[in-house]
Amino acid sequence: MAAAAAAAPFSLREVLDAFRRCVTEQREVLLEPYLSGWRGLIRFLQSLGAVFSFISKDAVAKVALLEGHQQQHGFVSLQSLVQHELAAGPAALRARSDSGCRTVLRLHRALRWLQLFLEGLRSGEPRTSVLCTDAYNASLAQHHPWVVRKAATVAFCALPSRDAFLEIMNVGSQEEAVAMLGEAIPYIGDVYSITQELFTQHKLLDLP
Ligand SMILES: CCCCCCCCCCCCC/C=C/[C@@H](O)[C@H](COP(=O)(O)O)NC(=O)CCCCCCCCCCCCCCC
Repeated sequence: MAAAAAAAPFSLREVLDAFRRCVTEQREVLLEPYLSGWRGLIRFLQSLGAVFSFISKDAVAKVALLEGHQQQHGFVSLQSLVQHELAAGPAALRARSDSGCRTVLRLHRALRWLQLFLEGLRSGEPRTSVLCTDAYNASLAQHHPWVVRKAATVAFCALPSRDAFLEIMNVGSQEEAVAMLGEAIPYIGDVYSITQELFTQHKLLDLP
């Protein structure tokens, strides 16, 4: 029985559900479900094939760095991580290449990509590569050098079609998958806007 449970097929529902569990009543973003959501997204990305491994490798490294910080300092929320790192002073924070803040910022920008991409999938546009490129250009692309933008755009051409995509999400019928997206997107948007506000408030949106 345990083996059957362990082999339960991967569903994107639980992954996106993690982002719902992130936001507390005090509008804090909890790190544990945040990182758990990212781990699930990375697994999904890895299942799409080796063309995307340069992207998943970067995401894996960033999640691992944040897990390390979380374990070392016992941070519960994004807010406590930011407070802790800011205490050393803004200049010290900017000088670090391994800070939690600059790493969260990268994932935060990628979360905007995810929000836009999922909205596109939900809208019914069949060409996922177009959806993905549009979402990317409106979010992450402006922070990436030419060579990364080029590699990303080439990889997007290998994306499965919308129908196949909705299927591998493993949420049920197409209608169920679209309904699930409709439920999940606002939670992702919530995590995004709280983080955006936090980083704006502390002038961290351009951390190198
Ligand atoms: C479904 C297709 C997935 C396409 C993913 C779209 C995002 C494209 C990102 C391209 C990043 C290329 C890799 C390199 C990144 C870094 O240079 C760059 C800067 O980092 P640095 O300042 O430390 O140097 N890193 C980043 O901007 C962080 C990128 C993190 C990308 C995570 C993407 C996870 C995607 C999860 C897909 C799940 C799809 C589910 C949809 C139903």
